[in-house]
Amino acid sequence: MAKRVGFVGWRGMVGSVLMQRMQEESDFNGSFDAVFFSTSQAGQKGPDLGFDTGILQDAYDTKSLSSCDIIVTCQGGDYTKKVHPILRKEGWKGYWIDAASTLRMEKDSIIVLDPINMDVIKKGLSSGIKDYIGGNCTVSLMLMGIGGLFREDLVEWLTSMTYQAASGAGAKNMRELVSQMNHIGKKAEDLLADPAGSILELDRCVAKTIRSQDFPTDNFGAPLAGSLIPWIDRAVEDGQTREEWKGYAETNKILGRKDSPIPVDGICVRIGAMRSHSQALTIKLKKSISIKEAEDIIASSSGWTKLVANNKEDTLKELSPAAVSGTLTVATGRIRHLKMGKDYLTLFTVGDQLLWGAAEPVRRMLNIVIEYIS
Ligand SMILES: NC(=O)C1=CN([C@@H]2O[C@H](COP(=O)(O)OP(=O)(O)OC[C@H]3O[C@@H](n4cnc5c(N)ncnc54)[C@H](OP(=O)(O)O)[C@@H]3O)[C@@H](O)[C@H]2O)C=CC1
Ligand SMILES: N[C@@H](CC(=O)OP(=O)(O)O)C(=O)O
Repeated sequence: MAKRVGFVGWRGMVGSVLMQRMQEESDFNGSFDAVFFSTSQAGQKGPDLGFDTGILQDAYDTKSLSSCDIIVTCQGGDYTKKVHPILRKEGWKGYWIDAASTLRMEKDSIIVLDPINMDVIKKGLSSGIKDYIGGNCTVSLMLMGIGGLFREDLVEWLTSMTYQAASGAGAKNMRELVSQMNHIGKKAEDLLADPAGSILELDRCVAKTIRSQDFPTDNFGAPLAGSLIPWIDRAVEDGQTREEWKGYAETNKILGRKDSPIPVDGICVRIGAMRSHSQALTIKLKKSISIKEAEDIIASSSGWTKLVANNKEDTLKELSPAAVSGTLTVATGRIRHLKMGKDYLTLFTVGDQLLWGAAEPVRRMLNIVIEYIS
């Protein structure tokens, strides 16, 4: 009998990317029965995916949810917190595949990024683990960008300085970024029209605009266009933000390194890109390796890792949010030794935050579970 898969959060930003990817990969190929849920639209028509998606079920109806063999949710952490414990308490033994962070650090969950940790996933499946959670976007993209260095056990420690896109903060924030850009453009339009005009006057106009009371900052709480925000998520201990804390915690969990964790830390910064996160990494290697060796290992990180030659032309063409957004490519370039020695590597990596950073690991995990239980 075909397995029953319930989808929650399919119409949100991450969920829509998931649906799009599932259609592109023909995942809705009849190998399972799809049931669609909503927290606010139960009883309405299901999504338009080119087949009969039925009527939306109530995403809080645990009886209906527990009829599923697998639940895939992109609904968010509050939903997970509310529904997952009830389902488990009521005895549901199905597979829970989730994009939210809520269950990531639980003892009985696996953080999924199969091109990097298929061994950990397989072990989890055979030992009966039922909760599979997509990782933090910055962590997943870092591992997709340089995972080979971890696989070869070359990393002594790593520090990341991130340049994170607006999408990581949600759909409203993406809109706010564009609205901020639009606001600046409108205020500066006349000054911009005169190429011989004073650059300092233009600069004063932009500075005044982004500091003004009517500049749209309800979602970010500060200007992002024409500026940046060196703070993501809430404060945790030791002056870190939670986003920075995830670097160490999630990287080591994904890699299955509970007993020999690798120090990972840095500063996470929101910048005015739309949907691709970038990060500059400083890596202390356990031994000196040549740039050629480093490049070969990095290129082998995953089937989606793309090595960008360390020259201006290739960097401008291929190593930016503009180049990779909307694609599964995770580009890694600017690879060189630091002056501190041949055991210090620096590089820059960039990938789409909504694809490998959110929807793609979840999509692939669904296929892995379906294959495992069929
Ligand atoms: N944003 C990101 O980059 C990442 C997010 N995540 C996780 O995924 C979760 C969901 O994030 P995200 O997709 O950004 O959240 P969204 O706010 O885009 O969507 C969440 C839910 O909001 C409801 N909703 C209400 N109004 C609308 C509307 N007009 N359009 C679409 N949906 C609407 C939908 O639920 P309903 O149909 O039930 O009303 C939808 O599933 C996050 O909370 C986080 O846990 C994980 C990694 C990255
Ligand atoms: N916090 C990430 C996005 C995100 O949703 O992360 P997580 O899945 O770890 O909650 C960002 O702002 O870019």
